[in-house]
Amino acid sequence: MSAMTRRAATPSELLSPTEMAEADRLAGNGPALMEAAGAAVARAIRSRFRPLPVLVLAGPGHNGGDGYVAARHLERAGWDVAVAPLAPPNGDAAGAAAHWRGPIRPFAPASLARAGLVVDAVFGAGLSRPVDGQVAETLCAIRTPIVAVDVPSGVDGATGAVRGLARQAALTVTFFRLKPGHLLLPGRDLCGETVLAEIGLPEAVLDRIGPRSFRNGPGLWRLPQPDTATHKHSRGHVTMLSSDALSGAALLAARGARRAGAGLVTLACESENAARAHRMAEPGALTLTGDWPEALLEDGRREVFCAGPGLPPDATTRGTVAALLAAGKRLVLDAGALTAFAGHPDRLHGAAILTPHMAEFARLFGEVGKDRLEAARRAAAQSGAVILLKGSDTVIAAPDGRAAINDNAPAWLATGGTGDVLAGIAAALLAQGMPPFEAACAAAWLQGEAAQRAGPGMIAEDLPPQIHATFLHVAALI
Ligand SMILES: NC(=O)C1=CN([C@@H]2O[C@H](COP(=O)(O)OP(=O)(O)OC[C@H]3O[C@@H](n4cnc5c(N)ncnc54)[C@H](O)[C@@H]3O)[C@@H](O)[C@H]2O)[C@@H](O)CC1
Ligand SMILES: Nc1ncnc2c1ncn2[C@@H]1O[C@H](COP(=O)(O)OP(=O)(O)O)[C@@H](O)[C@H]1O
Ligand SMILES: [K+]
Repeated sequence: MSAMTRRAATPSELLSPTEMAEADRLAGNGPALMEAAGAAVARAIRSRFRPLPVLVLAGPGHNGGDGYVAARHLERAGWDVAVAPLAPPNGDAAGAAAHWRGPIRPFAPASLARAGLVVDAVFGAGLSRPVDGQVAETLCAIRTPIVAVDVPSGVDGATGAVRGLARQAALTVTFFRLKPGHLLLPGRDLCGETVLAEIGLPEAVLDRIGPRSFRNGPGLWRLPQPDTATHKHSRGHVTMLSSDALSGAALLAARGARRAGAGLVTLACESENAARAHRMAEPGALTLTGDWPEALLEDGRREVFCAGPGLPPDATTRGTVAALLAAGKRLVLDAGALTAFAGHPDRLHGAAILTPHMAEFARLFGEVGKDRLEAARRAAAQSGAVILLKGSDTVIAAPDGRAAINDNAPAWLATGGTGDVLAGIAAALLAQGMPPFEAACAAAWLQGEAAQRAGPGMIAEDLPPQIHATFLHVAALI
């Protein structure tokens, strides 16, 4: 786990490369920021590596400038350092380069021969086209650990996508605020350990920039707090639609909802047999059978519905969801309830939260493509619902343009049924009064945290029993 994932206090705003350049411009003291950035890189290296021959690969922009400063600080500490410039430095980088009096080597694979560590200060936020030619050839030839300045060269800071080529870093040192590309894949993996360094950039620039992207975590939302006046009805009632064919999915979602604090959870079943099975498996949940759609629509106390886990993507599901939407119910839609509307996300207007995985997203909105953040934002604007695009780097986007990236989900969450539990958690938080964006963000974070607690080899059933411990953990963090 990286240093940044352990630090709950990491600021949650994310800045795109363009916003970061704006922050730099607003701060207006480029050389001082570059000095602080380069010094932070050298400090991070010295605290993790014993002295080694270092080659700094320096690009022509500010990223390269940070590299020259880091080289000077390492050399002053007695390290054996050389710089390989790709091209003459421009802007503030020229000043930083002028202070470098140590060895200069050609920017070529041959210069790597003596190095025990490479500092990749070629391109950062200014990456403007795919990495190729001499840069690609030289990066490919590196056989030592790599420390990346800002991002590994070739990683797009806005999307985490690789443009041309990027090498795996052991350590990435970035400044002021993380960028989306530090959390989105494959960027997050390629960064290795990520250190966020303070460089004296005033926080006040954020008021001017108004960031709309965030790293998901307890600082972004507040969980509902029951108090002495609380009773089970006031804690929210979630109704979970269940199908006979795949009734386990609804049961998992119901368990997630109950553990996430819903006062009442009803499983609306197709048959009395399924209802009986549900009652055996989950004695604390209510069940309902028979002509349930009409009964549910008329019951004003049932505000929040979760539909999709285990439902077939057919006309019946389509009709039920449409009726619930027309009745003004607040809906969390997943799985079959999404696929039932393939190609018609406009018909889901009025839903609160949609929780598609990549394939479900593609059926509704078209392929996700390389920019998950932008794709989720576009889908939210198009459907009017909060989109929770699932994956190792789950993105949650609201129709108003806010978006959060979740990075606490361990890979062992990739097992059948965990998404059903997630939908149930989101519905429970919605039923307890959290707004849809906050409910979706909190659900994704709680699910990741619960999975970490459950550990490798967990199955979906193991998640709900961990949720109460995650609630306690959140309380301790804020
Ligand atoms: N607040 C900030 O924004 C700060 C930024 N700093 C550094 O400034 C960097 C951004 O600096 P710049 O905007 O100068 O951008 P970069 O230094 O990342 O790159 C820009 C230069 O690289 C060239 N280039 C981009 N992609 C290329 C490619 N594929 N092949 C060949 N040439 C390519 C461009 O033509 C330009 O000359 C950050 O990554 C960070 O390291 C620090 O100095 C401290 C403060
Ligand atoms: N590699 C991964 N790392 C972390 N989390 C993952 C990974 N793959 C999937 N997940 C998470 O696991 C859950 C799977 O949900 P989903 O695809 O809907 O499956 P199901 O329908 O079986 O519940 C989602 O919350 C998703 O974000
Ligand atoms: K870099």
